[in-house]
Amino acid sequence: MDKLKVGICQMIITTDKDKNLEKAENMVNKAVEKGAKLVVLPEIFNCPYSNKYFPKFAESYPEGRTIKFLSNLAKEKNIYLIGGSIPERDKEGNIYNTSYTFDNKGNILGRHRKVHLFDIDIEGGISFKESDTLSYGKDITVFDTDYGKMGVAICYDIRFPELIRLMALKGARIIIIPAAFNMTTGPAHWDPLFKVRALDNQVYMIGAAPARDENSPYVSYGNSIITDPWGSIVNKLDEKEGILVEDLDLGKIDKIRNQLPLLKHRRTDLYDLKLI
Ligand SMILES: O=C(O)CCC(=O)C(=O)O
Repeated sequence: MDKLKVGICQMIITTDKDKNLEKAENMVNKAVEKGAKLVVLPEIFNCPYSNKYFPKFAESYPEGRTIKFLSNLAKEKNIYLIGGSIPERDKEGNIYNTSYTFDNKGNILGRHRKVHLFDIDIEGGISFKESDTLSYGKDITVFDTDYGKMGVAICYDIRFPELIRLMALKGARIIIIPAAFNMTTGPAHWDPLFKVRALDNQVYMIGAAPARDENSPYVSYGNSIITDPWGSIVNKLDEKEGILVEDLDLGKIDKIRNQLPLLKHRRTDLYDLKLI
């Protein structure tokens, strides 16, 4: 299948889980009405992005309410659903920033626990320390779909070229990043990161962000985006709530890889990248 219509739901996130799930459902429905076959929600879409809320909102697999909600929605709408991410608690009580992906029967295809935690302190700008409440994921997430292999990483993960390259080497042709950049790093780094990761791995990159809410403790940059294997922006949103639906031309991946064989030209006799 050479074409895939994808939908990104850039939603406002509140302190009310019911409202967040209702909003996600409405926006997924609208994306599906526009023909989307794969729909993506933002990072931490059921909970405010704050260490104060992660433990309160955390859910466990398989009984977690949001996890069941996402599975049912994927099945009912007959879509691939990348469920943004949610605070997830394991049996030992550790909490992760986790993205669940479902196929069109509601089965789990992938579970990505954010690998790189966002612990930063920028003078005059943003400070955040996810590791105050969250634990580190340990896996690279790539899975099969009817449209070829895809991978999921979360927000700060995009800054680590080795991770995204390993996903591409594992065969991912579309890499989906539920994310919530902020007003310090978003204007400076968001577009260039999506462009360069797409062009150096010759993949489609999809970034799904929350809409901007100036009253939130963490103000999201928004600007959900799709970049193509040439490194061009296919389309993007502004900061407001909205849905982006676009056709991906999957034939473009091999076309560009054949004309400009970057992955083949790697000098693995000189250097190599391996999964530990
Ligand atoms: O890398 C950035 O600038 C933003 C990352 C972030 O907000 C996150 O990982 O949640």
